[in-house]
Amino acid sequence: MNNTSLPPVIAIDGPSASGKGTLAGIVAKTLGWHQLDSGMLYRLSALAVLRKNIQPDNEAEIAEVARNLNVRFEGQQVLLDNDDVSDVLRGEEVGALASRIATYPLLRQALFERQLAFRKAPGLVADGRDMGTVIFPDAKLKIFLIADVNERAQRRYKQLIEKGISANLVALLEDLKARDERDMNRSHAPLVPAEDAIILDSSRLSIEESVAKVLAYWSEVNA
Ligand SMILES: Nc1ncnc2c1ncn2[C@@H]1O[C@H](COP(=O)(O)OP(=O)(O)OP(=O)(O)O)[C@@H](O)[C@H]1O
Ligand SMILES: Nc1ccn([C@H]2C[C@H](O)[C@@H](COP(=O)(O)O)O2)c(=O)n1
Repeated sequence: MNNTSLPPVIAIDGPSASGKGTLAGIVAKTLGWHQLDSGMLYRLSALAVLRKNIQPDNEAEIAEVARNLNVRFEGQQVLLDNDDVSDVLRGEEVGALASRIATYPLLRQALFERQLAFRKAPGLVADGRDMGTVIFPDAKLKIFLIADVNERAQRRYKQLIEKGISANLVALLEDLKARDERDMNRSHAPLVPAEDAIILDSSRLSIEESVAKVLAYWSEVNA
C-alpha cells in the first residue's frame, strides 16, 4: 500500500501546554476521526519505569518496558496493567521523567510502530512533538502550535486548579521552560516544526478560534 492510500493524518506538534491535546481532541471529534496523544505513550512508559523501579538512565531496559506496555484505552480511561492511571499520568513526576527518557533513541524506536498503528480510517489527528517530522512525515496537514510561555503557564495553572490539584505558577513556568529546552535541544526527534508545517500562534486565540483555523486549513488542503 503506498502512502496515498493510507488514511489521512493531521499532525499537531508543539510545546507543553500550548493546547495541542485540546485542539486535537476537538478536531478529531468534529471530523469523526481517531486521535493519538503521543505524549501519553511517553508518560505511560515513564510511569511503568517508576513502578518497576528501573534506573532512569537504563535506556535498554526502558525501551524494553515501552515495547511491552500493557495498556488499554477505555473511553477517557487509560489502564496500565489493568490499573486506571488516567490521573496519575498527568502528574509532575511522570511528566518530568517522560521528558527525560524521551531523549532516548531506543525508547523512541520502541514506540514507533505503536504510534503508526493509530492510523486508521477515516483519519487520524495526532499530537506530540515529532508527529509531522518523524512519525507521520506524509501528514496532509501539519500544524505547529505555539503560545507564549507565560500564557502556557497560566493555562496549565488554570487546568490544574480546575481539577482540584494545587499548583504554583512560578514553579510551573520554570518547569515549562526546562521542558521546552530539553524537548527542543535533544539530538533525536527534537521539537521543531516540519518544513511544511503551518505555525499557529494561539497566545491570543480562544480554543474555538484555534479549532476554526485548523478546520479552515483542512478545507484548504481539500479544495
Ligand atoms: N487557545 C486556547 N486558549 C486558552 N486556553 C487554551 C487554549 N488552548 C488550550 N487551552 C487550555 O490550555 C490547557 C492546556 O492544554 P492542553 O492540555 O491541550 O495542552 P498540550 O499542549 O496538549 O499539553 P501537554 O503537551 O503538556 O500534554 C487546557 O486547560 C486547555 O483547555
Ligand atoms: N511525540 C512526542 C510526545 C511527547 N514527547 C515527550 C516530551 C514531553 O515532555 C513528554 C510528555 O509529553 P506531553 O504529555 O506533555 O505531551 O513526552 C516526545 O518526546 N514526543
